Amino acid sequence: MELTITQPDDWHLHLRDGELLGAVAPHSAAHFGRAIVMPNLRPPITTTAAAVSYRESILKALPAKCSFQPLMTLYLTDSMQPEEIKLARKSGVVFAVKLYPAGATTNSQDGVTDLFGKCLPVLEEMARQSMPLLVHGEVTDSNVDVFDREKAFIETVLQPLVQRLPQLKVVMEHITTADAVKFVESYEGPVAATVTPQHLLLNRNSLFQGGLQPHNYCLPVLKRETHRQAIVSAVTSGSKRFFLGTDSAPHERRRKECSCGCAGIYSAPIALSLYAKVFEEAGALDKLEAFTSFNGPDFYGLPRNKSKITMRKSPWVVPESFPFSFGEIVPMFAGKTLQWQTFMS
Ligand SMILES: NC(=O)N[C@@H](CC(=O)O)C(=O)O
Ligand SMILES: [Zn+2]
Ligand SMILES: [Zn+2]
Repeated sequence: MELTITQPDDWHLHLRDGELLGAVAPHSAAHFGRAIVMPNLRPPITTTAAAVSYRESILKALPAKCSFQPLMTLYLTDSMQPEEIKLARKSGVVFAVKLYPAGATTNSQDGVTDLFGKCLPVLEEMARQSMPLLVHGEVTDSNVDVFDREKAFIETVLQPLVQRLPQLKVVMEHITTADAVKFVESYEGPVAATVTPQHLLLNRNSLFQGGLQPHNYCLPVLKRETHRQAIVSAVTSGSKRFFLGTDSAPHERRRKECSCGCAGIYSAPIALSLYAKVFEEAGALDKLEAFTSFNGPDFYGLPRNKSKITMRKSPWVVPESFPFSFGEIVPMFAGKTLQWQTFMS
């Protein structure tokens, strides 16, 4: 079986920096035309100037003659000024601003502590400039059960936010619950969501199957099966509000397999194969291309890619790990056999 589709983009990607950047960037560039690059480095990318220089490092890490385009983002902080949004828009290289509630996930310690108290002028400027706000949608209150944090975020932050700024474009990143699906589907304003391969294919049992599975640990954490099914139904329904965002988040093996392992799943090299599997199993391969290649650029107001890729059913084994100079990265589904392969046309 073979499928030719418009080249996909990845609307949520972690490329890291230094050696790790060199190890992972070619994997994304091999399949995707563009990617929204997350700004949660240490230190985080909080200014347009930093985004411009990070973009240069990414371009240097790509193979020769590669047309992959990194679309940069800024990391929202309590102290960001509306002026920065104007600079970002003018630069032509920054395409969104990312909200990490302080303490919610990897490298979020410099994130926002009080969105409505500190960030309204910036958010208003973003609405004016049509600059999307991307959200890691979880509350950080330790009294809220970790499996309920996305739902609580929708109720306490997202709903009030979209009511206050109905013009603001908002992308709920890496959605994990039926509650998020319902919020995105039912709200009439410019709200969309990215969906990862792990939240389409795995439920929370995968964290504990045969012992603790650190390579299935990411944030927001995997949820129960009913939530997974709701997300599969949403993306395979053909709704334009859901699009591909791998959240591919590499950490070197030693930082995953230890007493306090990092959150993040490395999926870039296998993501397209996994999305194809999900759509095939749902009998919805005809809806795959809109999810991978149309809905994202349409929401961001960018042109769709012109080039095509071909996906073919031909079994292959996911590598056990990807070595680099000072470590190795274990991908999602390491050592497993997958059916779909991607070829550039
Ligand atoms: N998803 C994750 O579990 N981790 C991401 C951060 C994020 O996207 O929340 C990372 O940067 O490692
Ligand atoms: Zn996140
Ligand atoms: Zn992420």
